[in-house]
Amino acid sequence: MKILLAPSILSADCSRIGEEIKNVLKSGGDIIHFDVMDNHYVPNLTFGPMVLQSIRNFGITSIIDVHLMVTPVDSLIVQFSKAGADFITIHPESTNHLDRSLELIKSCGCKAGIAINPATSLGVLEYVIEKLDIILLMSVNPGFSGQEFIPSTFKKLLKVRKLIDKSNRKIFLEVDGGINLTNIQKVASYGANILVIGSAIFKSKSYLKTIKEMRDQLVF
Ligand SMILES: O=C(CO)[C@H](O)[C@H](O)COP(=O)(O)O
Repeated sequence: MKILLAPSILSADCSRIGEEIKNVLKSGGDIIHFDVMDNHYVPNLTFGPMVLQSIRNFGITSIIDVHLMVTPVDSLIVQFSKAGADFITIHPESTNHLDRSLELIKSCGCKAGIAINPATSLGVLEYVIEKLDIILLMSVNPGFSGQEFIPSTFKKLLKVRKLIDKSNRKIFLEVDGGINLTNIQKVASYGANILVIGSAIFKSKSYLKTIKEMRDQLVF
């Protein structure tokens, strides 16, 4: 599976979000990571479905990977799928009925993912892995860009890679938070195949140069 770079627009200049997305895709980003925060499940507030719809109307056709950090989550699954999401990932703590919420994502025609926080056990995967298209490992506590990568993620990453391989299913293994030029190679070598990157791209002088330097490190 090709390793996909997923620039997170949480770190972009929101006053010109459409242009930022066009630039980062032109510079080599593969898919767009769209962080939805509600100031309830996480202590920050970001984008709603209207913003996603505007991005689609602006002509962005790439995969949009929506990461819902909200509770309750079900009504927003429906709204974001209608607004143009391709992937929808939810946190197990954000729903009373995880299996039902995953089914809802699929019934909306989107790929379904679970996000695992740094202190969340992997046990939650056992009974739903058959329904998953994406497992997102949070390598920071969700809520903000620009945080340090939490090293215990590596141990978890190896465990999830094994679970996925054993399942014999095509499941993306996504890592989100604190990825930069100094650790990207290690994260990928531990089995991740979607790398979410916010500040290391959007705060750099040249998206093109940064993404190329990142991609050069992903040749195994
Ligand atoms: O979901 C997130 C935080 O909850 C962000 O996507 C993530 O932190 C990316 O930003 P950075 O690469 O700057 O850490």
